[in-house]
Amino acid sequence: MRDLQKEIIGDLGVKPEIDPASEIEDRVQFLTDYLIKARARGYVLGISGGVDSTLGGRLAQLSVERARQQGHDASFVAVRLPHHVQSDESDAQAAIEFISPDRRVTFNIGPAVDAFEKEYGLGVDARMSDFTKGNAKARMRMMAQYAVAGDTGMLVVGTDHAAEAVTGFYTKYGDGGVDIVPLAGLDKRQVRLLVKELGGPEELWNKVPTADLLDENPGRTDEDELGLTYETIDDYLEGKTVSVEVAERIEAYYLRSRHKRHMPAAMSDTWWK
Ligand SMILES: Nc1ncnc2c1ncn2[C@@H]1O[C@H](COP(=O)(O)OP(=O)(O)OC[C@H]2O[C@@H]([n+]3cccc(C(=O)O)c3)[C@H](O)[C@@H]2O)[C@@H](O)[C@H]1O
Ligand SMILES: Nc1ncnc2c1ncn2[C@@H]1O[C@H](COP(=O)(O)OP(=O)(O)OP(=O)(O)O)[C@@H](O)[C@H]1O
Ligand SMILES: [Mg+2]
Repeated sequence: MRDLQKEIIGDLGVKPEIDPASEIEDRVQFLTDYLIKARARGYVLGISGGVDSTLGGRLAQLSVERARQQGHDASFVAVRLPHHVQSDESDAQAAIEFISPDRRVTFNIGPAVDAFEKEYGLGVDARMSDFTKGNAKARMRMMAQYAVAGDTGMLVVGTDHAAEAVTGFYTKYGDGGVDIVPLAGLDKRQVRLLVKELGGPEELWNKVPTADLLDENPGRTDEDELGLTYETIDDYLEGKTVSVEVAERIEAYYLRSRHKRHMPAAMSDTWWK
């Protein structure tokens, strides 16, 4: 195995093989323990219709049910956060159906993002790029989730996992701005496996991943943007041999995105050198 591959696997805590049932149990217990220790009233998570939030949402719901059994006042809020109308709304509804959240709310981020884009145009005297607007959508979703969490004494769940962490494929302080990451250490096929084990519908655990942040290229697949397949990212993370070209591409993403996996750089830090 390549030296950096070994370092990355250790850093992100990926296991080459998992037992889905015990992974689910450990992650639900982690969410329950953390909630009780933090004296929080529950969890909040945006549900997109993708496989990551389907898993994060179901684990969070199971954890608050467990906390309630132990006498704690806890609940889970599933938040729909469409940018106006979402083309795969039916998948989002299927995910919510499967998760069976205590409470569901919808916050259309479209008007807020549009107003933000307009003020940017006036104040900065330039057109905001579609890419930057996409990151603004992710940050608006973060704001919406923190507003719900702040008013209810809850914590915001994140869906970051190893196959996203390794490439830094998330928006800093957008979907990366969260309180707890129960999917950490899983690669993408392991995420799918856990949703399948939990009894989720195949159309969700088998769904093609998309950040779906662009107006000009709706539903663009992650794999198209990354220039890598999750199969190869997962193989790399499980310590398997991938082509040198693929390994170098993954490692370049990893090194470039180090700033996303640390607190903001201070003079005493050395990780960036
Ligand atoms: N060396 C460094 N040290 C400290 N900070 C550094 C830095 N380099 C950039 N930065 C900062 O980071 C910013 C760039 O990071 P960021 O704003 O995140 O933007 P960036 O990484 O350029 O874009 C986010 C990527 O994540 C993808 N994404 C986003 C959201 C969800 C999903 C999904 O899978 O659903 C995917 C999205 O498609 C895009 O490819 C720069 O503007 C700069 O402020
Ligand atoms: N339209 C949306 N509605 C609600 N939440 C969203 C929406 N889009 C993104 N999110 C939130 O941002 C997170 C990051 O998006 P990401 O695309 O990585 O995950 P996903 O959609 O759940 O799964 P996949 O990566 O397979 O598409 C989601 O898990 C979800 O919490
Ligand atoms: Mg998605």
